[in-house]
Amino acid sequence: MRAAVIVFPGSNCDRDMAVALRAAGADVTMVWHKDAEIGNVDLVAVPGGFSFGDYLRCGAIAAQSPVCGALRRHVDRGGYALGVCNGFQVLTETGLLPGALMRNAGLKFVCRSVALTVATADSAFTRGYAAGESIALPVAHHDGAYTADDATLAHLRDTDLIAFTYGSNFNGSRADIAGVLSENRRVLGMMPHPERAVDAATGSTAGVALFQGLVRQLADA
Ligand SMILES: NC(=O)CC[C@H](N)C(=O)O
Repeated sequence: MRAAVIVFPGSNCDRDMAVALRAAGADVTMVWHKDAEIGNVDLVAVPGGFSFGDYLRCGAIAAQSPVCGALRRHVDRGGYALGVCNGFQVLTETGLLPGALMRNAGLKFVCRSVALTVATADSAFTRGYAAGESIALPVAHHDGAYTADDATLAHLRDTDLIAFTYGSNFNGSRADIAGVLSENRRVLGMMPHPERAVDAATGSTAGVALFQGLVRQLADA
């Protein structure tokens, strides 16, 4: 399975993402934001961090990068994409996922492990978990309050596109949403960091099932 990890000025989880994907068996290349082509890969990962210093709105400047044109073509062709934290913000800013990430309720940067529920196991990203399973993953963000209008929320619920919800809603996300899937279920955006939970030495292995499930499904495809 071939994966590309996009690197923006201010990305700080790009190498963690590459390590997590490689540990699961993926062949990973790094792609700079100025590159207009990503190449022939199965998955594009958009990592966490503070792209362009979070100026304007988190992810808004990154979404205008040349590489995001290539990301859009990849998704339009049916390719898979995973956006974590700032990557989720980039995916909403590019319109590849619905909704937006707003400033946390409480206006504080929150950096800790949080409880999540796997809301659906029906995706390449979540097939390694059981639907309804509780897991804990780290979060580290100040703009993680997921918001969407009522019609969008109803559609996400009705079509099983909510991937993860928070056990305790610490950031003000509507419907406790921590991650959502695209219509074709091949794009996932999530605020918690599975790539920071792939090694017991750094506290948790709860993210391993996401990367292993993904690599297994794409290797079979
Ligand atoms: N860890 C991250 O990706 C941070 C995301 C974003 N810059 C925020 O703080 O909301």
